[in-house]
Amino acid sequence: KHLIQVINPNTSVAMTQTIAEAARGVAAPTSEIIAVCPTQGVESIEGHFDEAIAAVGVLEQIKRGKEQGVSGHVIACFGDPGLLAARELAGGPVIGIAEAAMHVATLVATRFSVVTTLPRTVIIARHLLRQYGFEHHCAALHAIDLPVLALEDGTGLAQQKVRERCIQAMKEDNSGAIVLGCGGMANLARELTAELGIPVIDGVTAAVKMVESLIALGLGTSKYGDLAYPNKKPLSGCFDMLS
Ligand SMILES: O=C(O)C[C@H]1NC(=O)NC1=O
Repeated sequence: KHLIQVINPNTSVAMTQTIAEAARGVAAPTSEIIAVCPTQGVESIEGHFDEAIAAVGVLEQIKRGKEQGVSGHVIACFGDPGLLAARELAGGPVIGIAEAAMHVATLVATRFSVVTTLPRTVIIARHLLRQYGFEHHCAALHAIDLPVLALEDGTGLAQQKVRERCIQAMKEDNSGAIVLGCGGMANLARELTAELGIPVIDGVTAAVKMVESLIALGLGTSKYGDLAYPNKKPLSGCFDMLS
């Protein structure tokens, strides 16, 4: 079996569980999912400040995954925090859920819309569209204007808002597909795809299948050039854990 580490970069145990269940729901029989979140950090990631904090926790988990012998890693936050730093540390593939969902959307539609949580995080998705080369594929980005952890409050309100916003986006944007912009929405994609009749794509499940594909192709992260293992140097204070 191949161990695949799925990292929820925020410290919400409930959201880690939601993400783990979605990942296990699509994992191949040859894969074993290890779902983790940082031991310290921020309970939800809703901006640049939170992302900087979360990135350190991602790196700590990547290091632990390597020590456990995992074959690949998923960064299960829609900002893909720490993605390139994680790729320097990792030997196996590291896939972020935003890049995974965006890639998949471009394989099934000419244009896609994004539905995420808070308006302030839309700019992060915009930056990723540019970084990954998908700006021209994304028709629009929408926010339900609820905090990330509203998805875990048990009321179902956030889930209803996601559904309404996806329906509205489908009508307004003339997009062939919709990307769900939060790891905590991972369990909504199948039902919304069936109800809306268009691909509604979750990045957690997309990333798990991409990691499996890369493993099957015998491809890990390139260690030539800028993604080579970090130069050895002393790390002081709390960063000693990354040595
Ligand atoms: O950017 C967002 O709204 C979602 C992002 N934040 C988080 O804690 N997990 C995520 O996927």
